[in-house]
Amino acid sequence: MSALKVHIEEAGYSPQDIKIHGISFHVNPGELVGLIGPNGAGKSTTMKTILGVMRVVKGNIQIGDDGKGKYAYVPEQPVLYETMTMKEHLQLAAAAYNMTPEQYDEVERELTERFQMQDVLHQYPTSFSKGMQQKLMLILAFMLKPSLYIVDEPFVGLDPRATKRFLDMLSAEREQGAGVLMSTHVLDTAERICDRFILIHGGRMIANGTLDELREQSGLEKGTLMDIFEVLT
Ligand SMILES: Nc1ncnc2c1ncn2[C@@H]1O[C@H](COP(=O)(O)OP(=O)(O)OP(=O)(O)O)[C@@H](O)[C@H]1O
Repeated sequence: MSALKVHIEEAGYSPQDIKIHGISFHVNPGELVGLIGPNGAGKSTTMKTILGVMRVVKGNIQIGDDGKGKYAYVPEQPVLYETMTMKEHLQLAAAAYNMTPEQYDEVERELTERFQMQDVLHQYPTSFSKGMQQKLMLILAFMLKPSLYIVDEPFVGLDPRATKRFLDMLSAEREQGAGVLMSTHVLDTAERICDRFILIHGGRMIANGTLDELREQSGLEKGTLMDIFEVLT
C-alpha cells in the first residue's frame, strides 16, 4: 500500500534547464513526510513534477496503489477567483466533487466553523488576508477527502490557532489513511510533526529518513533537523 511513489531522474523547465535530479521516495498511507530545504532548493519543483506540470521529466510518479489515487494540492500562493464569494468557491468545488446538497451543507458548516470563517462566507476572498485565503484553500482541499495531500509551505501565512486546526485536521485525515507530503522551511515545526524527512539541496535529494535515521547519518546523536541539515550540506 502506498499513497505516493516518486522516482524522478531529472525534471526541469527545458532540456537545457534541468532543476532537480535523483529524487526518489515514497509516502505511506497515514504518513506525514516533510520535504525540507532552503529557498531555491527545488521543493516546489519537486511538487510540480509530482503534479505533472513540469515539461521535462525522466522518471515516474504513482499516486495511490493503482496510480489513480485522488490528491489535493494546496499551493503556497492561494489561487482564487476575483468574481466569486467564498461560498461560491465552496459550491464550485462541491459540484466538481459531485457532492449532494446535504453533503455540501454539512461540509460547509463543519469546515467553516473549524477554520472560523463562517462570518466571511459571503465575502470575496480576493479581499481576504493571505492567511484567510490560505485557510480557504485548505478548506477546498479537505472537502475532497483525498488519499494524498500535497501541501506547499503551509506555516508562513497561518496564525497559531489556524496552524493548530490545520494540523489537527491533517491528523484526523491521516488516521483515515491519507498520506501527506508537505514542503516547509519551518524546521522546528517540521521536526515535531513529520514522520520522515526528504532533505533537498541544490536540486538533489541529500537524505531521506526518520529523525533518528538522519541523526545517525549525520553523526549528530541529539541534533536538531537544522543541525543535521548543516552537517549534511
Ligand atoms: N518558473 C520557473 N522557471 C524557471 N526556473 C524556475 C521557475 N521557478 C523556479 N525556478 C528555479 O528552480 C529552482 C528551484 O526552485 P523551487 O521553487 O523549486 O525552490 P523551493 O525549494 O521551492 O524554494 P522556496 O523555499 O523559495 O519556495 C530555483 O533555481 C529557481 O530559480
